[in-house]
Amino acid sequence: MMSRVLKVNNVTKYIEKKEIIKGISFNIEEGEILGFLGPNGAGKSTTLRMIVGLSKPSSGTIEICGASISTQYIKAMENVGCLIEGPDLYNFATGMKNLEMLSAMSKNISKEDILEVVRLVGLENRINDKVSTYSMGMRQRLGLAQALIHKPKLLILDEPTNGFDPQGIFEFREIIKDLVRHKNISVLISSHLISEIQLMCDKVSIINDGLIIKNAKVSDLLSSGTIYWVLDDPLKGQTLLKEKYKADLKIENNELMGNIDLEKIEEMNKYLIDEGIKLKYVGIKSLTLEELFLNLTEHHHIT
Ligand SMILES: Nc1ncnc2c1ncn2[C@@H]1O[C@H](COP(=O)(O)OP(=O)(O)OP(=O)(O)O)[C@@H](O)[C@H]1O
Repeated sequence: MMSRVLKVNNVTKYIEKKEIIKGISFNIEEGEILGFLGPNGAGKSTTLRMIVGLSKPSSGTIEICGASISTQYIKAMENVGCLIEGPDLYNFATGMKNLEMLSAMSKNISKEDILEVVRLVGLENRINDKVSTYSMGMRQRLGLAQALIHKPKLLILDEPTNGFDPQGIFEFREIIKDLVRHKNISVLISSHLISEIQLMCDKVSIINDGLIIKNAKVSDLLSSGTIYWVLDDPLKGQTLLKEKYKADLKIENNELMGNIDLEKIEEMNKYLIDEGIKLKYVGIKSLTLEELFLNLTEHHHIT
């Protein structure tokens, strides 16, 4: 059975009497990567800061591997590694020295543990160079090594590739996927980059204006779509499908189209043919995560 690594239950946060987080809930199971997606100011950082114990929820509960962050703080935090607001690094020391200083502050971290995280983040060749000579991507990977050094079950990343070039983004993504695959780590990653979430995450929680407007599997979100029919008689097709399936389809450029449950397509095609319509072409255009996100947030701005 998969165990639950993170449980966020009905959490709110007031800052100066203003409700910034308005009762949000989501979970992460072992081995999952959850994307936390939302526009600037939606409340992502505020939420992540509460999960890693940098600020307290006004109400609601947060559990990490079954330990409540309010009543079992130390136990909960033992299982979390995070990279929030850029890593804390000593520029004039080497990467290795930075990791050694950090490990000296906690017990039970061996030289082998340090070498392993260095390998995991791919810094073997540069670890004995001064941090001041590192690129942005390398600094971030060293920060990741710091976050991993005490072998957490849950890794929390706040906009980790902000300002990276495409190569850097690609490398960072591969490192995270490897961690999940080989080290059984679960990840919560916040981003306003939809492509990032689409390429990396199993699940997504979309936050807008302090509310979660969608918790879903990325694959499920992407399986809804628009269908196009090219028929000899689109008007008749429209009427038939409306009568039988209550499908709300429109005609554009002589094509019949609309959003339908894609599982119904085969049945609808057969019905059209049975009713004597000539079916010339059927196409599906899947929605991208970006289109879905815009649809969802647009809808919520109108309230
Ligand atoms: N200390 C604070 N005092 C007052 N308002 C705050 C404070 N911290 C955050 N906020 C407000 O809370 C809201 C959510 O901010 P938050 O930083 O969590 O958003 P975000 O989703 O992380 O956005 P971004 O991608 O821009 O970082 C914003 O409207 C912000 O102005």
